[in-house]
Amino acid sequence: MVLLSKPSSEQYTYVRNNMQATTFSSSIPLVDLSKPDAKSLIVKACEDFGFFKVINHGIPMEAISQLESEAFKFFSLPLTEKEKAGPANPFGYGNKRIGPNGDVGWVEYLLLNTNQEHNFSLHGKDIDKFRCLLNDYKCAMRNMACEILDLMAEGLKIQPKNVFSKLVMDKQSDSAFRVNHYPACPELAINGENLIGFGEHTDPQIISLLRSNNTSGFQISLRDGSWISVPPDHRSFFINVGDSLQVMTNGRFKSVRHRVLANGINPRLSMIYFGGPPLSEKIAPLPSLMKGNESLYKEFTWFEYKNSTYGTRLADNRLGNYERIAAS
Ligand SMILES: C=C1C[C@]23C[C@H]1CC[C@H]2[C@@]12CCC[C@@](C)(C(=O)O1)[C@H]2[C@@H]3C(=O)O
Ligand SMILES: O=C(O)CCC(=O)C(=O)O
Ligand SMILES: [Fe+2]
Repeated sequence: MVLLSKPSSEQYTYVRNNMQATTFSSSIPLVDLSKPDAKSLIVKACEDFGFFKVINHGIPMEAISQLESEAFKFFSLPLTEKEKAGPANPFGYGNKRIGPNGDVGWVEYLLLNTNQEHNFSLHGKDIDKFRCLLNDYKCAMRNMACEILDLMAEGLKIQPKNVFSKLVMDKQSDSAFRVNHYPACPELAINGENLIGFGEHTDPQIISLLRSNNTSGFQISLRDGSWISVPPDHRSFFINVGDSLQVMTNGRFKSVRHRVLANGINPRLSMIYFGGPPLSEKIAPLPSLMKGNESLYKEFTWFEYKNSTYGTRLADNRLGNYERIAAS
């Protein structure tokens, strides 16, 4: 499959193999959404990792598989066809380049705004089916994001329980959806180095819901800066705490640094829903979580934060600019 230009070390980023990361971690928090202890497990996972895996999520495997197969069909189109849905500035089809500031990865993707019907200028029966499945899936993702956000509020014992979810439920919610395709990269299997598929970063929004096929490559960073590989599981969802939720909890929940390494044998296909607030929303710690403490962050709206993220590189610590340095 020749979709992307061949990797060469000048163009792409490589990371050295690291034994801890290459052995799959069994310590990823697991939350069964059908169990009563879900809310307390979620809070603990968001504090310790900013990340957890969800089972019994209620999204039928059939709906997921259908969308996945249409996505694979889309990515198997000739490049000239796919490019009709691009360039991704920021929404549309993108290939290799991520964001506007020089980041590249072994990836092609569709980045979509959830408030618009997908009017990529492509036509045909398959594309119409893809578009339709995307719209249904986005609705299912919004509902699941809100269910999880309600459990977070309940677990944190804050009222009303929709303090977080109302932002994503809002008609004006600025959420996004991305389908990433990482072609298998055989060159990488030969030299044993790890080619970066999607470079390390935190997601700026409130919460991200990730689902992928059974191909490995996704890694998260622990508090000590080490990387662990997340065993893929095509039946489950993986939840990331975003920067905005870190701020709303005044740092109690941590947004998780994550990245994807290209795979030498199998292509990876992932679909990510990024739940964001309305553009005009002030992102600030909830008073009920401050308990007399001061906010760790300067005030900003989602519009301001989102704009500033587009001036950064993928790996930058974007929240750093908004941290309030305690006067000593
Ligand atoms: C270098 C980039 C690329 C950004 C913006 C900026 C920093 C963070 C990246 C992401 C990461 C999470 C999804 C996304 C859609 C988002 O909101 O922030 C990405 C966006 C893009 O791929 O366009
Ligand atoms: O493709 C993946 O598995 C993760 C990509 C990612 O982190 C992102 O698109 O924000
Ligand atoms: Fe991400």
